[in-house]
Amino acid sequence: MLREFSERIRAELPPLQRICVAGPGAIGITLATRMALNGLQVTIAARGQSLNVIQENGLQLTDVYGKHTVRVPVAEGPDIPPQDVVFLSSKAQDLASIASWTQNLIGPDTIIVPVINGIPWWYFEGEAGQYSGRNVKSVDPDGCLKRLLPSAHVIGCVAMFTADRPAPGTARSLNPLRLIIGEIDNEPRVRTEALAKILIRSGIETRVSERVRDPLWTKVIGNLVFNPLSVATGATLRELAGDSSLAHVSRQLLNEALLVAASFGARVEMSPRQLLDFTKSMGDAKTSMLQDYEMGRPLELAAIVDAVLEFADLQGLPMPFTQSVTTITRYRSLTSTGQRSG
Ligand SMILES: NC(=O)C1=CN([C@@H]2O[C@H](COP(=O)(O)OP(=O)(O)OC[C@H]3O[C@@H](n4cnc5c(N)ncnc54)[C@H](OP(=O)(O)O)[C@@H]3O)[C@@H](O)[C@H]2O)C=CC1
Ligand SMILES: CC(C)(CO)C(=O)C(=O)O
Repeated sequence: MLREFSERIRAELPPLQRICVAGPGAIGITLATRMALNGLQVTIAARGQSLNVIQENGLQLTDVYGKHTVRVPVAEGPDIPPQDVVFLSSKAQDLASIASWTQNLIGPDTIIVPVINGIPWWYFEGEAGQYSGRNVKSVDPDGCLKRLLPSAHVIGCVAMFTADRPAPGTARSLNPLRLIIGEIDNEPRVRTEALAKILIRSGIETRVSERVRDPLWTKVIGNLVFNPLSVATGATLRELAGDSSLAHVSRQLLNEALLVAASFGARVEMSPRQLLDFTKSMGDAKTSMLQDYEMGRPLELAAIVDAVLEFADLQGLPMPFTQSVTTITRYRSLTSTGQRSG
């Protein structure tokens, strides 16, 4: 099925002009604003207050290039017609509710790009091996994401920058904007190059990976090591990788995660030293999980940690440090949101 789709795409590559960004949070606003500034027809799929604010004031972004305001159409997801590209930029745990209204947006050639941290629902799609076609139970327990977001349309994506959303419709992103994209069956396709081109022209450094699961594991490992620990400690990225006592804990988590990634054949693209240095270089930014914690929102633990624990279990690998830090993190989150008394 993937091959047929690829051949059709090669024969008649549609210009990637109509872009929908579903979920105008920190990452969604950043990408949408950059693409709108590049003259693409960007439509935002939003809800509630975000929808009203964006309708009224447009999108506001402060990034490495300066301050920008753009006016873009915004609507509730089900009211938006089919698109060439749909970026999904919610938290992993909200993806099922977004996917439930994406059917109108997806035409025969639509590209779906999840810009979402963690192990994705499509991980075992388009890959041979003993787990081929398996559901990732922690993120897609009933297979509904696989049904609603067909893998032939999906391009894998890894976001290598930070952003926050101080108010609805407004984002700040002060590191260089970097994305890595790649076909989930590792087959080169023209559509991926076309997507990279529009992103690069929009000021987003984009690399096409021939093995997108490699950078994906690199990012998942970074998130697994630093995000829960940031909630447990309140520390920034610089502190998590730079403070010697926290860096010691980070290393234990890193060693556990590296073994699991290796057992799935991943070539992690940074050494432990490079990962710690890269994280330190992001400065006093808060992880997205710490931002969620401080705002009393649910944490993205299922995709970032539970899925890796699920994978570790498949290979019989223990992850005791990861389990302990996650237990503390989950406890803090549940007590702070009143779901468990302290
Ligand atoms: N922020 C960061 O620095 C980084 C984040 N990431 C990852 O990128 C992804 C997005 O993160 P981020 O932008 O920070 O997330 P945010 O929480 O800032 O934004 C999530 C967006 O999804 C929207 N949303 C959620 N559920 C629905 C729904 N049912 N219908 C419509 N919209 C919905 C939210 O709506 P509403 O506007 O109503 O809140 C919000 O606009 C996450 O996986 C994150 O881990 C990756 C790299 C860095
Ligand atoms: C900033 C970074 C890279 C930290 O792990 C991230 O992805 C996040 O905050 O979710």
